Formats: sequence, C-alpha cells, structure tokens
Amino acid sequence: MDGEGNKKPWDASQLRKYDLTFDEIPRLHYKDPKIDEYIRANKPVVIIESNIIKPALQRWTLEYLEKNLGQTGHTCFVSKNHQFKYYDDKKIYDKTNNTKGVEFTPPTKKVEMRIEDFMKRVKEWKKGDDRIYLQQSLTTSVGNNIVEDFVKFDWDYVNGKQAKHNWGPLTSNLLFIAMEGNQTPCHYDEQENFFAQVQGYKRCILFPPSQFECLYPYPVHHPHDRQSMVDFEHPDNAKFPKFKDAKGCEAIVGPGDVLYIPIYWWHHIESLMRGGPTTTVNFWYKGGPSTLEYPLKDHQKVAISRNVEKMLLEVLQDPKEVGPLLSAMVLGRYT
Ligand SMILES: CCC[C@@H](CC(=O)O)C(=O)C(=O)O
Ligand SMILES: [Zn+2]
Repeated sequence: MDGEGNKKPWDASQLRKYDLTFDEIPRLHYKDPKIDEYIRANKPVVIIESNIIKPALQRWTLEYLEKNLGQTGHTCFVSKNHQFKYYDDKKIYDKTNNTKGVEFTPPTKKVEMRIEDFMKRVKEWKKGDDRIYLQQSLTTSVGNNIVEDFVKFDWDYVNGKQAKHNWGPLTSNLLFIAMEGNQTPCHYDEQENFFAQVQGYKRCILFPPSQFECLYPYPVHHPHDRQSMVDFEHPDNAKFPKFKDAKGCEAIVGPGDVLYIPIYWWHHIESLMRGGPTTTVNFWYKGGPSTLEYPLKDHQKVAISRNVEKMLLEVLQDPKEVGPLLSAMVLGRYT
C-alpha cells in the first residue's frame, strides 16, 4: 500500500536487485514553483499531474500505436539479453575502410521493423527469445493521428521551462516501446531531458555527475562512450572498487509522470519485470550556454575531462597511447 492506503501498481519483486541504496527523487505537482528550483540546481524531479503528454495518455495504447505509427520501418534494437547498451557505430573500427576506431562487437542489432512485426514479436515473446526495443524519433514520418496528438502536447509548459532555464533548442522527441524487463544500462547524455512516461512503469536510477569516479565511463573514443563500464547486476568490484560507494537516487515513473533528467546526470532505466510493455516519450534539449563561474559545476568538469581525452587522442592518434600518457602525468605527481 502507498501512503494513502491505495494498492501500489507494482511491487518490489518487479525490481532487479542491486547492492546499492537510493534516495527517492521528489515528486512535485506541475504548478509547484519548487520545480524551477530543482531545474535551476541541475537536480532531478518528477513532475506529476501535468498535461505535457495528455493526448498520448488518453490514446496511445499499443493497438492505437500499431494502427497509427505509420507503415515505414521503425528503428528497433534486438538483444540476446535484457540489456540495451547504446553504442555509437561511427566509433567502430571499420576494417574495410580502415577507419579509426576500436575492434568492437555491438551487443545489440539495430534493425528497421514494421510496427506490426514489432508488436507481433512482443506479443509472442517467450523466455530465451531475443528481446526487442523500439526507439523511434517522432520527428520522422508517423501517421496523421500521432501528429495530431503530438501537436496537442503541452508545448507551452515544456517550452516555458526551456526558456526560463535558458536551455538550447529541442533536438528530438523519441518514442520508446519496451518489453517488460528491458534495461538501458547506466549512461549519461549531453542533453537536458524531460522523460515522459505514457504506459507501464519504469525504474529510473540516477547519479549526479560527481559520481563519475564511481561509475567508470568508457574512454571517449570508445563506441560505448558515455556508458558506464560497470555491469550493475554483476559488478567487478576488483576492477571497479569505487562502484560500491556510488550514491544515487531513484524514481519509479508511471503514466503521466515526467522525470527531469538533468544534462550529464547518469541514468539506469528499466521497464519493471512482469509489468507488461512500456511506452515513453522523451524531450531532449541542448544544454544552455556554459559560463565558467568558480567553483565549476561537476558536469562542467566532466565536459572538460572529455575535451582532454579528445585532444590527447587527436595528437597521439593511437588510443592505446592515451592511458599510459595520462598515467605518467598523474601517478606519483598528482596522486
Ligand atoms: C535510448 C535511451 C532511452 C532512455 C532510457 C530508457 O527509457 O530505456 C534514455 O536513456 C533517455 O531518454 O535518455
Ligand atoms: Zn539517456
């Protein structure tokens, strides 16, 4: 039961177990001015009872989406397990064209799938089958009904926040349709994000940029740039000794909840096990102008460290030389 004695729509058995504890991300009514204090402080908050995606809440069942999403192929990822770790295929070493990059075997396959084929695979899925995850930009060709719903989102509200907090332009709205239990492992994005839950429940575990040293991101040149190297379910504590000290927060978002994920904040997101398929729409905005005021913000230090890695690779050319040079510069001198 929740605080008011209502039956909770999910229970703890639907959450994967991690050896970490999390504070709860606050949930505020969309008219609450404290929301702006959180956004101004680059802190996550769940915005509740808004009309941000109201038309989607009213109409976007899987049947409606199947009928109206459009006959073109939609971008889907196929995985042998429940994890869908993002990779940048432009950073994969391509033998044939001898491009720069690293030898890399993608953990998921990116395919274009018709919506009815996607829905069929979700409905007919059984244990042991590959999992799939539709992740489609809403700015490409979708059916007219979806466009109609989309234009009726509460753009005044989200654009009002964008303006008030001096964010950059909206770059995309992605539609996510996940199978129950699908997981997007811990990573950060270089964009502000309103993460709007349409159907089903997702557990969102977030860590501030200051936790960089506990979450061990891949090198910037790696296809898994911005992703944590730690497998949360089987952490290698010898290789990642600080992971056990990571301090995070979490929110279980359900229909109508909109989670503000601040730029550079780590997030690990999963559709609850045995909770059925989930649908989410996100709003990605470029970050605002970054003035160097001291003390620097943690996310600014992450941005600086990224530039150092990029510059070193640019001059050294060989990724294998970046680590040894950084170690020679730091070990015994700065540590
Ligand atoms: C492809 C990324 C999807 C999403 C996580 C999820 O809902 O599975 C996320 O990480 C984001 O919106 O930034
Ligand atoms: Zn993300």
